[in-house]
Amino acid sequence: MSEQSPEQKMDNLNQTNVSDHSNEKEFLDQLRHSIDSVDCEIQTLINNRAKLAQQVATVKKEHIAKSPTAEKTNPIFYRPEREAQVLKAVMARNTGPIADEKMARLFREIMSVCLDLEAPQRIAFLGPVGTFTHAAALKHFGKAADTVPMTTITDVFREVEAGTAMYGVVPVENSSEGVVNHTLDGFLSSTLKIIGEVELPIHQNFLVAEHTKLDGLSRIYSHQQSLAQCRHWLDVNYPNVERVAVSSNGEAARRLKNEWHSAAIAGDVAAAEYDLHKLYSNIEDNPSNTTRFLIIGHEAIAPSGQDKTSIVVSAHDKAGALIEILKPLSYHGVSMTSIETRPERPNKWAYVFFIDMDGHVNDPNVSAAINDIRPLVKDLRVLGSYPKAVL
Ligand SMILES: O=C(O)C(=O)C[C@]1(C(=O)O)C=C[C@@H](O)C=C1
Repeated sequence: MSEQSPEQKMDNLNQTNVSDHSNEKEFLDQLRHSIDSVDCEIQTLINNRAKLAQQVATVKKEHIAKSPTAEKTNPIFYRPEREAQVLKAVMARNTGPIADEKMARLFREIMSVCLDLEAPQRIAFLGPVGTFTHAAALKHFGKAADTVPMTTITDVFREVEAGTAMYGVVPVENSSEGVVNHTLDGFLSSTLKIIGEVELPIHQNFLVAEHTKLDGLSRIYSHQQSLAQCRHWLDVNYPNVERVAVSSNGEAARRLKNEWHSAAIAGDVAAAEYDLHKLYSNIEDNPSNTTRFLIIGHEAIAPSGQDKTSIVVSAHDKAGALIEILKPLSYHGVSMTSIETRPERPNKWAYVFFIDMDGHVNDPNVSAAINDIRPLVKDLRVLGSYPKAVL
C-alpha cells in the first residue's frame, strides 16, 4: 500500500470519532503521534523560511555594496510594507479553525524571528516595561525584537535620532483621552519619519501577586488614566479601597512585589512581566477603548497597497487658511482621516496642523494634493507614508 500524504492522514483522523475507539488511550496516542509529525514538518518549513530570509538579507547587503560609494549606507533589513503584505495574505487565505487574526499573530512571530536572523532590531519605546506602549512594540515587531524602555517620549525620539535604536514606538492618541501632545510636538523638532502605526485595544486587568492577601486589600495602584478608565468597576467592586495613581501601569505592577495588601490595574504585558495573577480581566468601563501608536524611524517606506500619509503644515496667520489647505485634498479625491492642531512654538498665536490622509505619497492623487497645498502654507513636511495597521 502506498504511503499516505499528511493531508490523507489528517482526513482519516478527523473522520474517526472518539466513540469508535474502544481504547481511548490508543486514539489519544495516535492523535499525538500525528501532532508530532505535523510539528516536524512545521519546524522544517519554518527553518526553510528562515533560510530564505537570510538569502534576502544577503541580497540587501550586496545591493548596498554595489551602490556608488557616496550612497553607501547600512542595509535596511526591516521592511514594514512587506510585513503588512505578508500578514494580510495570511489572513486572506486562512480557512480556520484558527481565527484570521490569531493566525496572523503566529506569522508575526515567525517573521520577527526571521528578521532577527537577518539583523537584530533594537526598538526604543516609552517605558517602563509592562506599559501599553511596550505591548504595542511587541505587537508590531514581535517578541524577537530587543525592546528598550525610555523614560520620556523625547528620549525615544533622541535614541532613534542618534541611531542607538533603529526604531521607536510612541503613543499618539487614545479613543477616549485624545491626542498625545508630546508625540506631535516631537515631530516639530525632529527630522524622523513615521514608518508605521499600531492600534491596541486597551484591556485592563485587576492584578495581584501570589503573596497578596485578598481580604486585606488596602490599596490599588495604577496610572491615573487607567484608574479613570475603570472607575465604575472600582466603585462597584472595591468602593472602600484607596486608589493610588502612579507614573505608569508597569510601575503599578512592579510595586506589588513587596506589598501583600495591594493590587494593581494594568495590561497583559505587565501581568506577564511581573508574574502577576489576573484576578479579573477586561475591567475597563468602555471595552472599545483603543490607543494608537506610531513607529518612528529614518527611512521612507515603499507602498504596501493600503497606506496612510501624515503631513504637518504651518499655516499663514489669516482667516480661512485651514479651508484653503483642505481644498486640494477634496479636489484630488484624497480622504483625510484626521487633523490635529498644535501651537507653532516659539511663535505666539501661530498654529501647525497635523493631517493624516489615505494613500501613499507615491500615489498620483496624494502627491498632486500635497503639491497644491505647498504654495498655500508657510511650510509643509511629509512625516511619512506607511502601511495602515494590519493587526
Ligand atoms: O522580504 C524581506 O525583505 C525580508 O527581509 C523577509 C521578511 C520575512 O520574514 O518575510 C523579514 C523581514 C522584513 O521586515 C520583511 C520580511
